[in-house]
Amino acid sequence: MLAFRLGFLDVGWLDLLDISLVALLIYQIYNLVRGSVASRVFIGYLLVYLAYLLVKALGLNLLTTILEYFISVGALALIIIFQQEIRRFLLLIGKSTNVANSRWIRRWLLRQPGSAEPITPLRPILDACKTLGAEFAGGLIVIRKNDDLEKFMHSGESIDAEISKPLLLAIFSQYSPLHDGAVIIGDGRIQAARCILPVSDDDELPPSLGFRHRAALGMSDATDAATIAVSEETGRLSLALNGELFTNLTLTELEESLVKYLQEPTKKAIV
Ligand SMILES: Nc1ncnc2c1ncn2[C@@H]1O[C@H](COP(=O)(O)OP(=O)(O)OP(=O)(O)O)[C@@H](O)[C@H]1O
Repeated sequence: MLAFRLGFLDVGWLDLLDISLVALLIYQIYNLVRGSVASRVFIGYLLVYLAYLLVKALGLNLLTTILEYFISVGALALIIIFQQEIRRFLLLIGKSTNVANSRWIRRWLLRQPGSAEPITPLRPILDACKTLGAEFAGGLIVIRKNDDLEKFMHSGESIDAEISKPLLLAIFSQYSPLHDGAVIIGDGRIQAARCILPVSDDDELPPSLGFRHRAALGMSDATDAATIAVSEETGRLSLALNGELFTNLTLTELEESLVKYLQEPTKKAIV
């Protein structure tokens, strides 16, 4: 079915749908790689592909063949370069279709009738962050939302303790053997400490933010958990959610963002 004619080109409704879907796909891929080194590779590859289409349309056969080879080898190279982004893309699809992540379905399937999912108390966490910031002690706290954090918990020491301010302060005390790495909190308990989180390679992060903040951002790229970073250098509070790092927050802002984020249903990761 013809939608309109563009010079000698007949554009049908299906072509319009096709073009819109490709544009959406390219936009989503760009969103996934935005800010990382891979985004430059992606733009470079896209430009080479456009050049290929152009030389092909102009009938420059030798150049077309060379670019064809380049693109087919490049596709393989892209899979290697974009490993992390492809993983994120698949996670994103998994997240938006994962019925097991639905809070009420999980409760319905996994829990005994009548038993409610434990709510994570935020007050002791916020109080601990306030003290860690004031004392320039530094801290990294992951609060689970829906995604399974088992893999990250295994990188550290399993704890399973009630959430309390003194315990969090003890963990992050410089004399504690558990102070390095992140604490993971889930299902209303401190579940693990000294955990290693994935580090973000976002090259738009200010150089003043080091690996603690990169780890918070990396964790929010990989999962839907909320991660608080308390800077040892400045005492400032930051929060990473859905691939975004909010820095220099007041305690009230931190609390409001956490409450809002943990209560709202998981949406598509904005990366
Ligand atoms: N991948 C990681 N996973 C878990 N914890 C990490 C990771 N990377 C760094 N950390 C923690 O962050 C601490 C500080 O790292 P770094 O000084 O590079 O961070 P920063 O962002 O500059 O934070 P600060 O402002 O506190 O110095 C490390 O000692 C370690 O405990």
